[in-house]
Amino acid sequence: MILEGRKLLVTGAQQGIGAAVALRAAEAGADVALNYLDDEAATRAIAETITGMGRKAVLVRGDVTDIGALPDMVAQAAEGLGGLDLLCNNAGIYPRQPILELEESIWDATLTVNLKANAFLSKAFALHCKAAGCAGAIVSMSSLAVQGWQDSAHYCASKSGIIGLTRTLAIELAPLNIRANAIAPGLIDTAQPRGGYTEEQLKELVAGTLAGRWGTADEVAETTVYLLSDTASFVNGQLIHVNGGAFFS
Ligand SMILES: NC(=O)c1ccc[n+]([C@@H]2O[C@H](COP(=O)([O-])OP(=O)(O)OC[C@H]3O[C@@H](n4cnc5c(N)ncnc54)[C@H](O)[C@@H]3O)[C@@H](O)[C@H]2O)c1
Repeated sequence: MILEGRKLLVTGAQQGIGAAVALRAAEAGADVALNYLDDEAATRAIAETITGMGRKAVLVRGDVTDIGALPDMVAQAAEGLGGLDLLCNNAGIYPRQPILELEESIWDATLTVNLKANAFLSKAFALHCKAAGCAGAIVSMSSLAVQGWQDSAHYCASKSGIIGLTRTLAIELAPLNIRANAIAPGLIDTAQPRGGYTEEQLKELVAGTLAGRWGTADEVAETTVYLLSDTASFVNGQLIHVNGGAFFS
């Protein structure tokens, strides 16, 4: 129960890694605010599982690219849970496109969801913690793709940006007792990495890892909960790879 009494907001919690983080955090004792974009039924089902564990769960509908509304997302989470001291910036998109065909709209959409929203949600969260006088922790999802990845310049740029953002959050928020870390998931078996690949290509990628298999959303959630918890009290400004041993470059 390393998150006993803690209150967490997870973005993109309707499916995949976000859903797994919400559930694992609740198992570890946290109350959870689940941000979702469009699948209320799926998010409600996750919330019901969490309340079944005896924890609080609230749904917070919202598009993280609506930057002006992010302080309200934090306020809704804090009001629903009776406080807020943990944030997981998980929401992300991965539209693959080769650099020679890259459209400005794809670049902008990817950088906005994957990076800009994380910066401004972290700002809103930190302002909340400062006003509430509580210590906190932030975990953001980067990616294995930071090493460079085919047809993914925009995605790699966004996920590399998370590393610099995380280190700077760690520096600037340390006086508020807020830690910030990032996770670089490898090939994790969710909807996201499958788009644009043939089954054969996916098999080759997975075979190229030391584990020789897909990772699970639960395995990423386990590391996320660790970083959010005081067990990781001396871990700050770091990028932790959760990739089963993947060395593609
Ligand atoms: N699965 C992998 O192999 C992998 C690898 C590296 C990094 N990641 C990262 O992990 C995170 C979770 O990915 P996943 O694998 O669970 O993918 P996923 O596609 O299953 O989930 C992405 C989540 O983000 C949400 N989302 C997207 N745009 C949003 C917006 N504008 N506002 C609010 N929510 C929004 C979606 O609704 C969804 O819940 C992402 O940031 C992704 O880039 C995943």
